[in-house]
Amino acid sequence: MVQSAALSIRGLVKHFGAKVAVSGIDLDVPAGSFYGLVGPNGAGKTTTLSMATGLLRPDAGGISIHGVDVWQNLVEAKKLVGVLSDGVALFDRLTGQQLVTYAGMLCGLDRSSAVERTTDLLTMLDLTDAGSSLVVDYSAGMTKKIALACALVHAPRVLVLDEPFESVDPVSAANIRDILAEYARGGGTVIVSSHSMDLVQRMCDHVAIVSQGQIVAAGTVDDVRAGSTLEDRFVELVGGRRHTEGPSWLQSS
Ligand SMILES: Nc1ncnc2c1ncn2[C@@H]1O[C@H](COP(=O)(O)OP(=O)(O)OP(=O)(O)O)[C@@H](O)[C@H]1O
Repeated sequence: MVQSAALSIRGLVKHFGAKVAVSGIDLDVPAGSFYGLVGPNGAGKTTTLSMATGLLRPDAGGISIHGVDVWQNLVEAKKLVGVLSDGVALFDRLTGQQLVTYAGMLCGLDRSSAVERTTDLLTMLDLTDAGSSLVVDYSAGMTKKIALACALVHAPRVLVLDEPFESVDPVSAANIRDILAEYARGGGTVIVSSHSMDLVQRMCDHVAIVSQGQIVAAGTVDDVRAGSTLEDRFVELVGGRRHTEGPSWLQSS
């Protein structure tokens, strides 16, 4: 494992029954980098990130966060990482304010620090007015933002965000990008999975392309795209483009 890596993964494997979701992934995410993880639907991105952040036990392989073995030392590792997961349920019968404060206290903050940080985060994410409403009543984009606040409240060294911009309006997305860029400038590491090649190309300094449970390319964005756009390189490496007009019944004329 590379010592200067914020996240180091070796030989990661996960099966679901006969399905091989992750098939021997090795990955080093440099500390302080803004790292994009891209890949087609079902490639294994969420499964990889879930195992890397202590949410899903691997069948084989090793994972360390800043040198802490995630599955040997789960509690220590979880202190180092903030996670925004795709589809993980929140305690949505709490208000936004209560939820973020609760997340902070679960990570060991005392109540007054957790409340203070929650106020800052709600302001930063434009959720101050919604802070007293139940999370169950939030829109999809607001839910994403409150989950991001929960991931940030304990000031983790590594942020792992699965599809953070999905359902988020353009203004909020730009605000979130600024927050993440500032976080990375301050020495934090951001790992983000996304289907937006354009966004990854603009926002990230490193990228890994995952296909069928394996890494097919990884490195700096410039190295991976090799003079082409990231989208073209992605299609070239992953394949699957179909040049078809679709079935005739779908043609209106
Ligand atoms: N709990 C599960 N039970 C069975 N199969 C699963 C489970 N979770 C994931 N899979 C399968 O593992 C594979 C990888 O899924 P995963 O969610 O990691 O992909 P992904 O790259 O995040 O996809 P997407 O971009 O569509 O979110 C898929 O074939 C999926 O059907």
